Amino acid sequence: MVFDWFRRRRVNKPAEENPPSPEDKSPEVSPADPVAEQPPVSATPVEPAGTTAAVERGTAPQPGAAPAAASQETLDWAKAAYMRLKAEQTAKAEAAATQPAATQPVTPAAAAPSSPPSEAGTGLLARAAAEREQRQKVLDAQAVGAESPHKGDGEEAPDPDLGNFDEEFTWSAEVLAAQGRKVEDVSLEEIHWLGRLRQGMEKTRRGLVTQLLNSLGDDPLTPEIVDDLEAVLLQADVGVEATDAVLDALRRRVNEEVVPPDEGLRLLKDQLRQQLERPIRATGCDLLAPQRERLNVWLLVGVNGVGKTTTLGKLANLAVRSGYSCMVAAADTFRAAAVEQVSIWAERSQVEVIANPSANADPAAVVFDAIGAAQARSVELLLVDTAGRLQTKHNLMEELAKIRTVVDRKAPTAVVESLLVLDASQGQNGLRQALAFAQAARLTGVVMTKLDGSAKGGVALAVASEANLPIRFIGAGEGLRDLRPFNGFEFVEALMARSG
Ligand SMILES: Nc1nc2c(ncn2[C@@H]2O[C@H](COP(=O)(O)OP(=O)(O)OP(=O)(O)O)[C@@H](O)[C@H]2O)c(=O)[nH]1
Repeated sequence: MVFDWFRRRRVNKPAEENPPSPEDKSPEVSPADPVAEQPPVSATPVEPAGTTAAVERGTAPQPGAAPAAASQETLDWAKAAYMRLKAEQTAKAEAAATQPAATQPVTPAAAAPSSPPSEAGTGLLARAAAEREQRQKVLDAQAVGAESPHKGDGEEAPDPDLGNFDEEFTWSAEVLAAQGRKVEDVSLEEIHWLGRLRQGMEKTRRGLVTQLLNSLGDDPLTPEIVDDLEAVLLQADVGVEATDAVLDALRRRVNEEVVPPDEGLRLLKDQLRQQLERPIRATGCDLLAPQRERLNVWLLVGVNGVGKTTTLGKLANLAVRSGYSCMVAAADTFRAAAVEQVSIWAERSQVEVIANPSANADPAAVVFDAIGAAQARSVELLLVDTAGRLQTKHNLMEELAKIRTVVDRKAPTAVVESLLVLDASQGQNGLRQALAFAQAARLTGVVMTKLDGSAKGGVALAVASEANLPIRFIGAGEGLRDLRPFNGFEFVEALMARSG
């Protein structure tokens, strides 16, 4: 068994589901996909006073419910999840303390200040956590060069800390609970990712949510309120088509029945999510993952500086951590330092790089060589870094088309993905890039980067609805682990969280 970070669940390697199994569906289709990095703990932690029956069963309250209105039941679920993670962290610290100094993690024992609902941790729970920790260390050691000499870009983030049982934790837990996740399936890394995503979306959210709540007010939805929402969504870079589609759906409901304000917000979120998920569902593959035991070639294309190389480094890390054999083609032969930069990223995940060091080498030739090497070594995922190019430069777009032709000829049976990397902070300009690249590069999907710190995260909706491209991954930070498969439910919740 290996945890597949692309599919967000444990899989039997090398068994491969192709076409994707129903479990690959996004939360709307299958809200109970486990995302846990670690296997569930078999022991039940000591329950806090007042824990509900739902928590005792380890089941989430009301899958699909929006987390905005945190019920007592949801709060209890969050407490139980916190307690379990706290027990794990304590067990991890204890296990580390008994190991030789050289292998001790940097994180100090029980570093997280906390106000847990109660003390937790049985002997069985501690043992299970210690075993899991050992397994994870082996995986991490294989996946990431712990002693990487290169610091700077993508420096490995320290292990996440549990921190307090605070608003950030409960929000993340609520988002997981709303997707039908079980208490024992929650992992600290996903709690942290959600926290980062929400923080990252803060700038986009700041104006949006306040304005939305002001517009929605305390009264039932009226046609006038729906009209007001138009300006709010357009300002958030949601785009004309997505805005129209969302508002049309709201108008239909308002005409049919009285829609209370909370219901109005829920409807709005549902509509936004549908816009994001429509192109994903159209592909028949809700989570993009390399297919095992065959060659997958993923081309990363886009304009200059959007984060192609960084994304490639993060994808290589996801691949290695998920048990895929991976290789990198350094086909950005234009920028002097590009090969070195991509090599540093690849080295962090101990992934081989195929490059041509001579100046102005033909990128298509590099890709040709890399495919040959990947085929010879039965590599499953070949990630191709390409030079940044403006969508308006015809000759450079031709060069992309040539690379694609080489891939098709040299690896006719490979599964090819052409992923456009888009910088979220470029807003509507990103949409123009998507439309221009879509044809020349035969795009199959989008990676949205720099969602942290961008005020224009709403552009994801414009890209999905107007370029009709599935968003496959989102990046919210420069660290090696700051990239995850896209999840429409989590994205919309982060976009519309009431406080940040
Ligand atoms: N904050 C933030 N920065 C990012 C993210 N992804 C990439 N970056 C930063 O964006 C900058 C450009 O990233 P690169 O990966 O070099 O971009 P590129 O598209 O390969 O650039 P060219 O090869 O010049 O076209 C770097 O400083 C990255 O650290 C992200 O998700 N968040």
